[in-house]
Amino acid sequence: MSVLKVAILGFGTVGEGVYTTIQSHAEELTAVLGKKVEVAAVLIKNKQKERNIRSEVLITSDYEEILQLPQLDLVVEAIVGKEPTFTFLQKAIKRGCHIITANKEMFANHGKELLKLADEYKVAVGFEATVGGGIPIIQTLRQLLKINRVQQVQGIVNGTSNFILTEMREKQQSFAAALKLAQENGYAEADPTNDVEGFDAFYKLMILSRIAFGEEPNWNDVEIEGITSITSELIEIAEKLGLRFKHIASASKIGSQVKGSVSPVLVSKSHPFYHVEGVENAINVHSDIVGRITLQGPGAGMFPTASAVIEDLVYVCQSRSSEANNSQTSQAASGQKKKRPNEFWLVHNLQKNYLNPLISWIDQVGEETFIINADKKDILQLANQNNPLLVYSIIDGYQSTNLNKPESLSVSL
Ligand SMILES: NC(=O)C1=CN([C@@H]2O[C@H](COP(=O)(O)OP(=O)(O)OC[C@H]3O[C@@H](n4cnc5c(N)ncnc54)[C@H](OP(=O)(O)O)[C@@H]3O)[C@@H](O)[C@H]2O)C=CC1
Ligand SMILES: N[C@@H](CC=O)C(=O)O
Repeated sequence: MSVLKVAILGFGTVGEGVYTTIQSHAEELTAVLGKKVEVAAVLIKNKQKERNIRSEVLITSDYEEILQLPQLDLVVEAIVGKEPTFTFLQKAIKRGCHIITANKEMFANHGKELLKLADEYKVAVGFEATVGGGIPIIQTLRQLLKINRVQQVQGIVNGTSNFILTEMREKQQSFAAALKLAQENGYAEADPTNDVEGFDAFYKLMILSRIAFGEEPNWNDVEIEGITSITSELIEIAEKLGLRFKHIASASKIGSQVKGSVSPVLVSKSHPFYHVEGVENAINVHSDIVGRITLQGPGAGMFPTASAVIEDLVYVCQSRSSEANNSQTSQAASGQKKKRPNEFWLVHNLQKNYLNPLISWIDQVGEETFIINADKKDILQLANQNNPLLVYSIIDGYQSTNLNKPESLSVSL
């Protein structure tokens, strides 16, 4: 029986999960592919660390040794950062290998170049694990997009942020304690800046946008905000109002343009993301024929991510390279530009006597914390004038009790 030889670059949470799953699901892989899948080599950085890897596998910190193996069919990349990973994968493609990556930062930055190069060398690229952990969102979008026109893709795509917000609310954990637990569980990156400052969600959004719309928003126009401004006090206020903070990345086709945003927002019980808790991710795709569909599942961690990589392994081996690499949609979405309705916002740190004819005051819900109704451009102006004002959109509307409407703010012009 022929053998598929695989190299795994990186042996941390994801790399080790992939290695273990190739052993534990060897029979299924052989049955589906008609060949045995064998890990030929593992690339690591620190040669001193103990690893649970079979003796016949080459373990090296020198990538050139892997490229010189007599047979190498597929390279799985599970390292952090744009380089040397991009260079490693270019070399793998030039060697004639299919590639699979879990590295969203690298893929958001260099995916286009890798896909082009892979087409040239007639090999396939798998990147299911770059977005949504174990959720098969990339394959679903590819399936969906043969005829449907996508209008919006919106999701909780950073497992660490959702985990931290849940721990802070449910267990009254501090931000720092919740983050530490996310790291111990293998959800957060070793340097968690990208997770908690919104950049990880941004990279994932750019990858999704390219598949959903065939293009990305202008990177510089996307507002990126993480969860570091959200205090236990704000979480408690929101909870009393029946609202929850969720960190949401969103891309929409408006007219001929794709717009994106990454920020914490508030959702009520009726919103599909309200009950998405812990490390779970959820992605909502709105398209013209099917309407709204939501996919939900574990968004980070060893085996959910390994699952995405293993499914990719089968996909890249079974598909022709041009098919696997087609990340553009068949259609450009044609969404008409709609007038954005007034939105509700929770604002914190606002002085009581602030009056503005474009803003309607709805409720006072805490000290210097108010619910207001305004258009986004006006609230952004307000945010600029009132540093360090914290502003969170309540994305599915707000039912006012009006019990706490402050007298001094009751002017609604
Ligand atoms: N953790 C998760 O849940 C998910 C992670 N991802 C992405 O997958 C990738 C891997 O993440 P994760 O496994 O968590 O990361 P880890 O930090 O757990 O592991 C990183 C691995 O890469 C190795 N490494 C780092 N630099 C180099 C280098 N220059 N040459 C060779 N090896 C190197 C490290 O080696 P050593 O062991 O010697 O230190 C380590 O084995 C990242 O891009 C991440 O964003 C995607 C989806 C989910
Ligand atoms: N650090 C990431 C891991 C998966 O992509 C996250 O928390 O979502």
